[in-house]
Amino acid sequence: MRDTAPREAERAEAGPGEAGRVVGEPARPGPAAAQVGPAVGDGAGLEVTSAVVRYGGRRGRAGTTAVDGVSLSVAPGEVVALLGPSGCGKSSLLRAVAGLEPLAGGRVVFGGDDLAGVPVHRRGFGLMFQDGQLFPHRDVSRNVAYGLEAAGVPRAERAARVAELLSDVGLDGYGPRAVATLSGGERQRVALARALAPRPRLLLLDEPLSALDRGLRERLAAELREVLVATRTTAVFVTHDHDEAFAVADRVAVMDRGRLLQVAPPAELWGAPASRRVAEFLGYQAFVPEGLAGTTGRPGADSAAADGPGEREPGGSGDRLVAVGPAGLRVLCGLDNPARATLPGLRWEAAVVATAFRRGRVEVTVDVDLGAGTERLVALSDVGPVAPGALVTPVGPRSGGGLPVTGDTVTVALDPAGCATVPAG
Ligand SMILES: Nc1ncnc2c1ncn2[C@@H]1O[C@H](COP(=O)(O)OP(=O)(O)OP(=O)(O)O)[C@@H](O)[C@H]1O
Repeated sequence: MRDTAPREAERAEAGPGEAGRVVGEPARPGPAAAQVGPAVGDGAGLEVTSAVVRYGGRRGRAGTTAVDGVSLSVAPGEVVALLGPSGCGKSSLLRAVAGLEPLAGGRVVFGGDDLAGVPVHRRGFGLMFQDGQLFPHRDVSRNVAYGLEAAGVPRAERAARVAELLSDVGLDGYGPRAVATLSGGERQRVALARALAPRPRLLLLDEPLSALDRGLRERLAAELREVLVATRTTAVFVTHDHDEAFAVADRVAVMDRGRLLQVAPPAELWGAPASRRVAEFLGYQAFVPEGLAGTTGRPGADSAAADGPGEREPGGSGDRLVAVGPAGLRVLCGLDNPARATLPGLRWEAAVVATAFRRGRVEVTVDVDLGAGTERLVALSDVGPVAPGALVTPVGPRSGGGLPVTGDTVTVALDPAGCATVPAG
């Protein structure tokens, strides 16, 4: 996708004018925040039905089915993230919606119109890519104005719209700057302003932030959402980063191997992943049979660690798993630790591999067998608040409390607040 993107972006952005839409027409009604659910069947927004995208497969070769029967609705003003591991078909689906890839099956409908046979530049969609794809010979203003020029918008109106967009993306006064003088984040903001300028009826974003460093990505993700909501833009956003998907989207569509596994608002997806695969992809780090985890009763019961390995009581349904999130495993240090009394369920003995102070909390990497063999997991330490200097001379629990150190054996327990349950299998 990236190799051909400049040409594709140009074609797509030239589109709105050719499609006959008047730049400067009023924004579509309805705030994004109020339109979380899909408007299925009412003819508005985007409707993808049973989409199939295939590559190759000529001369007796099987080829690749990149998108395998995906159905997805995006309501007007809604932002949907396509989230999934590399190669799961996110870009292929986006390209099919844009018209850059032919469908081998299914339909793409926008505003009630089937887009079969409608070329990229007549769909009225905007595209934005990973590396911005700015025109190097144009300054910032003329980059943003590109689609407006192509649509024949008068100069004064163009200038007003460009100024408005630069302000929207936090680049007031950047108009005369040469693009070569911009930072990576500034380039992406210009690319966003350019994509939004013709008021596309749908904005398609393919990993727009992934070329940026982590801190900048987090900031720009929040800003991107603000701009999309403020401009009431309907958007589909491709990413492999769940934090980014959660920060930007009203709903997140999780893809794997060409199929859609789950579509839900971020909090719902995080709280109730539909399957182990979805949970794994969201960052849940381990899975324990619900009966074995015992998190549903016996608060404060010190069983496994006290009784030793192999004494756990399997039981309960066995058909659901407790998915242990990044904050779902806790180290219990010190007898006066309040978590010891309040966390329900079993305790396990764990060998400390490393301790790190990260984002204001202590993360302890441990080797532990929660029932599926020894796994290397991250547990949060209850010791705190910790002054950064305390890490210089950490004190292990064997010497009477404090931070665990490499080689310690510690007790860990599940924190239900950081866990979810998923169907087994
Ligand atoms: N032009 C192509 N020709 C042949 N196979 C392709 C082509 N484009 C993509 N594929 C294959 O289709 C599958 C899906 O690719 P796609 O780029 O849609 O995935 P993705 O989820 O966007 O991945 P990434 O996050 O790495 O960009 C992959 O197996 C990929 O190798």
